[in-house]
Amino acid sequence: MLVRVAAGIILREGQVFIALRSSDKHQGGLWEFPGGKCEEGEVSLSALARELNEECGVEVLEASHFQTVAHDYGDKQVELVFFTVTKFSGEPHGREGQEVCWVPLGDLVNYAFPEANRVIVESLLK
Ligand SMILES: Nc1nc2c([nH]c(=O)n2[C@@H]2O[C@H](COP(=O)(O)OP(=O)(O)OP(=O)(O)O)[C@@H](O)[C@H]2O)c(=O)[nH]1
Ligand SMILES: [Mg+2]
Repeated sequence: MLVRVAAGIILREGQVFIALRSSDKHQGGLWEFPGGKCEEGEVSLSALARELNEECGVEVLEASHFQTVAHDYGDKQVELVFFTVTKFSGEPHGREGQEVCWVPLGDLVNYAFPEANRVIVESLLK
């Protein structure tokens, strides 16, 4: 099963907004860039805007494609389309009750992310 996912790297003043995946979810207990599955026929940018509104309560005003990562978790194959989000309205928060935080880019190494995120975190640290 291949799942297409859109995720947002929300940036502000050298910090990035991340969220903790609840333990009952796939890759639960790890940190993520907020986002979720694209619906049937939905382009990734629309999925990004919808998911960031649902999960973080923000409206995306400016986003650009960052990197697309394909990863096989064994139980699940994902294609993650990552966007940087550089303008948004509303203050990002855990709208679904998830733990969230703003992290200086250089501190991302201290947070455990799903395997597919490794290349993304490496790119952000450069
Ligand atoms: N949102 C998000 N998902 C990620 C990241 N990295 C990564 O491997 N994933 C994987 O992408 C898949 C889809 O993400 P999701 O669980 O957020 O999807 P969703 O919001 O539609 O969730 P739902 O099933 O509760 O409706 C999951 O298998 C998750 O493990 C990431 O940085 N952000
Ligand atoms: Mg999600």
